Amino acid sequence: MNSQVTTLLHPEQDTTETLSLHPHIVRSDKRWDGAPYFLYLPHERGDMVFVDYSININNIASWPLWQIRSEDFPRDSKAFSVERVQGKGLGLVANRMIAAGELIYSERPIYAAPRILSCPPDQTDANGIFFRAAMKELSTESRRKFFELHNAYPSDVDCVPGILNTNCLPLCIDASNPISHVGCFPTLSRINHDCCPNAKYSFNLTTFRGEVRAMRLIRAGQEITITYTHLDQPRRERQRALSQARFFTCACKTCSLPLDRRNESDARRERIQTFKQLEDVDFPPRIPLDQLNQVLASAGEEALVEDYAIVLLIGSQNLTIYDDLDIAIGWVRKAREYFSKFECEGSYYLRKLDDADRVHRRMQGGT
Ligand SMILES: C[S@@+](CC[C@H](N)C(=O)[O-])C[C@H]1O[C@@H](n2cnc3c(N)ncnc32)[C@H](O)[C@@H]1O
Repeated sequence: MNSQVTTLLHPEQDTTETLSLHPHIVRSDKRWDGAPYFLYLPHERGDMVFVDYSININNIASWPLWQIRSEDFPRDSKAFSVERVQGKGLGLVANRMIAAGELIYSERPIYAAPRILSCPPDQTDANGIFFRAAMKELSTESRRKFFELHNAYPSDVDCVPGILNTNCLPLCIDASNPISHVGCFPTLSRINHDCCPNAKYSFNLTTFRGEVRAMRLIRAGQEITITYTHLDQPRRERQRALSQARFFTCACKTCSLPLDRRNESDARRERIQTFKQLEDVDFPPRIPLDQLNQVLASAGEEALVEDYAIVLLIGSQNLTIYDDLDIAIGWVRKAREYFSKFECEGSYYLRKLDDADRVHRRMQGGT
């Protein structure tokens, strides 16, 4: 464990001020009115810190969901173990067969915050003062789990922001902006990236838990993987995104394909990417059914389950506009089968599919 767990802040760096103990709220910087606040949850234990601005913090503290105790959730199914994985450090490996759609694990974050935070200029990523202050009042167990997480950041970044940035996953707290917040999890943050992942991470705001579900059958001994980036980009762009934001070179099977197969894979992903740009276009051009099927086949050949479902949804929109209603209805039904396996109820795409259903019923003369 990192020795800095016990030396989080030197006294002269401590700018915090405790505002209340029930709920446990700490102002990060008593010198500045606009400074963010630290809220420790659940109220009696402080397993997690929620960082936010004063305008939101009392509202967040009063959310009824904090009354749901961890014990009220199904126990760990032991579907996986955390093990060393060749070339990737630790990762999650399936202990048994996991069916497509199965909830593999869910947990609350240790740290939750808006993606963009303002701190005073003397609190930088290099000295980590702000983030160290946030960790100070966490329970000993949460601090231990946090400091055990991997840090991929260079040494000019303090280890606390380094660990946070290495391990953060999006928290969908604001429906209009699914990446407005980020969180860091003791176990879910151990899941490695793959450009052809077999699992999907999502965030359930009703329970305030990150969830990982299998997108396809995972066999015992196989690694459980998610994606950290957009998968409809060619290899060069995926690698660039991962190395710039996450400081590692992806060593997955798709990235390691021989040149000719890699070029074929890139061409398929670019086809999917171009097609996905039609999603929010008001008057898209008509795409003939055989071309729609080609894009779908590309997603199938790349084994990109989520993109396959997205192509079905966007394809159904095109088919609806250009009056292939029966096929459109079939595609929406199929897309829903996929999305409802690996997305939380009320997710962005499930809501879009509800809208599509409503349009189809109206076009068929129903209500
Ligand atoms: C969020 S952590 C995942 C857990 C981490 N492997 C550990 O040991 O705790 C992200 C780090 O895992 C490693 N990693 C994840 N996916 C990888 C991949 N596809 N190829 C190589 N390294 C990977 C990188 O070191 C990356 O910085």
